[in-house]
Amino acid sequence: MTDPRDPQETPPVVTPGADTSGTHPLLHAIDGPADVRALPPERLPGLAAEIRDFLVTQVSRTGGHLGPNLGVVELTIALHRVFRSPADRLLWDTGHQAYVHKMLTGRRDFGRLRSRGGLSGYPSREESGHDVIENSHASTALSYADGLAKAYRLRGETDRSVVAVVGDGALTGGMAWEALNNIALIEDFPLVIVVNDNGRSYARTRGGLADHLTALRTSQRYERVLEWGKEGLERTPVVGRPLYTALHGVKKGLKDLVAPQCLFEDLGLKYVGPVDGHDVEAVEEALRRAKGFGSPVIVHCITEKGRGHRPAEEHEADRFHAVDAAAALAAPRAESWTSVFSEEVVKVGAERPDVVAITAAMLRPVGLAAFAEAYPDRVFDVGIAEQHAVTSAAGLALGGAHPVVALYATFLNRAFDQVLLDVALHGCGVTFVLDRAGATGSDGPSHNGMWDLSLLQVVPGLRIAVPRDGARLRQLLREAVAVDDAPTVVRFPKGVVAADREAVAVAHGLDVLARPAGDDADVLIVSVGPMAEVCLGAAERLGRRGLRATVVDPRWVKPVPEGLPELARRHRLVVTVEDNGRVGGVGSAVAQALEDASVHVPVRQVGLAQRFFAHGTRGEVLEESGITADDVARAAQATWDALAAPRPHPTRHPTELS
Ligand SMILES: Cc1ncc(C[n+]2csc(CCOP(=O)(O)OP(=O)(O)O)c2C)c(N)n1
Ligand SMILES: CC(=O)[C@@H](O)[C@H](O)COP(=O)(O)O
Ligand SMILES: [Mg+2]
Repeated sequence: MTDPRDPQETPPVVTPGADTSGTHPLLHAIDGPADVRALPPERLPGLAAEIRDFLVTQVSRTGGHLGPNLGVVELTIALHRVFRSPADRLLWDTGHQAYVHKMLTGRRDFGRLRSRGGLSGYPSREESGHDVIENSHASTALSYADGLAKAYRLRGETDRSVVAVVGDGALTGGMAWEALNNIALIEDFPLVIVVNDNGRSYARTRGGLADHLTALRTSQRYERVLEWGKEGLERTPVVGRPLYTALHGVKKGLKDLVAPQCLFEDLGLKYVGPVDGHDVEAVEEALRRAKGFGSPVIVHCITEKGRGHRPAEEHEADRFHAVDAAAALAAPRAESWTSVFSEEVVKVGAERPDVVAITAAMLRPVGLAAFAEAYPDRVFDVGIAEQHAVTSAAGLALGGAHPVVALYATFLNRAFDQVLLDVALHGCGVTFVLDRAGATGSDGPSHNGMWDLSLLQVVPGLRIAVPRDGARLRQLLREAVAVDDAPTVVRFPKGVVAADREAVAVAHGLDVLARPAGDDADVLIVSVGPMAEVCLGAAERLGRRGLRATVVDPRWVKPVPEGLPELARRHRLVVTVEDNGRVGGVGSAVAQALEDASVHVPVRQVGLAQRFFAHGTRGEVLEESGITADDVARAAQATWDALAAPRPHPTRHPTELS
């Protein structure tokens, strides 16, 4: 991808969207950053108000990250007035707070936000040359910034800046500190790190760093002197006001006198702030000062998540971090996979005082809030620090506890080495509960939990359970926490939990969900977890075509149940169906298990195509990969027909050129 040098080379993709020019005239006059820079300062509060109104109206309808974006309205306006994107590169850590950036770079069509064909909920290079990072995993922006700065410096392009906006939550991720350690070595490149400090991830950000930021933000002595400065200077005729304005913009002069020593400066990084992140003039002043340094600098902006929308401001749990679409809110709240886990883990906690829980800054989203309420001393929120979470869990296990590490499946990716060599190598009894496993959809490619069933196949001793419904989730969670000499995994998808589906029999240790009449059968369908209904539908379709199909659910998919090869031996074709990438998933493991047992029955593996999926619904992503009853039946039939077709006897050796 060419790296744009001049805004004109990258004309903004203007997606006008619904015509709200009547209610948002200033916003509708913005087709790109040049228009933001052209606005007189006195119009900026009006623009900010229109942006907030637009956000609340649009995102309340579509769902999305309302709170984080309400918190960066003034900050984003100031960024686009001081820096010249895309020549200056603006990086958004995690990217969930980039809606305002999108609005100011010509994208106002939020009508289908996070839906197929609509705007992504994260930066997207396909949408705009103003966007860079598409990965929604936190704590990466500073490493990108380090690399971009080095590349531009090597090319002699030191007349451009790299700006990374990173939240206080993302700063609790280890990668951020690995990057800062390196950025501190850069001396001659304008790299501006904007710390968007709203004191929250979902809930309040925890840990020593969060406390340090709070100390910088709220040092009483600093604030008192500031007040004195403001009152005193405003009473001073002529010079008072301009002097206060200068001091107000970048409170550094006062801060140095009274605020605690700054951690960032100890690292060798310049520090500007703390700055009121909702005062465009103050932020602009701080950014211009930072840009002028020509070397790495931190601009510490104090913002408020959910700012300007009272329901969000008053929402103590997470300040409307992510809101559901209006339609979803209107629907009766059915039981979710997460709520089933939340209830059951509390019961387990009552029976097992050794069970503790770990979250990576997502206590409520992963369903641990009830456990925390019941057993406040047995829950650890480590911040957005999955690698630390996993190895800390190993320590807890070695210390006699049984940790339950609850994460979204996709976020376990970054802690693979810790699972392999800190947990499994030491035979630690740690249970990983992976929510949002499989296709999630609306959060785009980096949020699909489509890698765990492949990555974890290679971990010796680790066991994986995939429940098909709520009843099995309760059972399998208990079976998992009962294992104290190896890691266990229980994974389930996003959304409403599947209705309980009882087995009609048990054969060779596997739940039989359906079997043909009589003793003979043609196709064995191995259903992984919530694929049960898809597989039962496929079996029914095959039956109508004269193919007799058995549907089984192994419950535990790693190791492959010993009885499965024997069951396969009694069929002519095996079809595996999983909500995970096809490469190296359960299907591969089943094929290997049959080979190892010398059961030579062909295996057709159905799973998510091994690619990155654009945002859409979970159903759309599954359908794109043929994970529907019709498609599974069609795949089984095609393989069956191919197997039945006579192979023409080759008249010449196959390697002979035709
Ligand atoms: C590696 C990783 N873990 C967890 C998440 C889930 N997540 C998304 S945003 C968020 C909180 C981010 O807090 P912060 O960086 O302070 O940004 P804010 O929402 O406050 O603007 C979390 C935990 C993620 N995106 N990436
Ligand atoms: C940005 C991020 O990682 C989270 O906010 C995520 O978008 C939440 O996903 P759910 O809405 O599925 O809880
Ligand atoms: Mg935050």
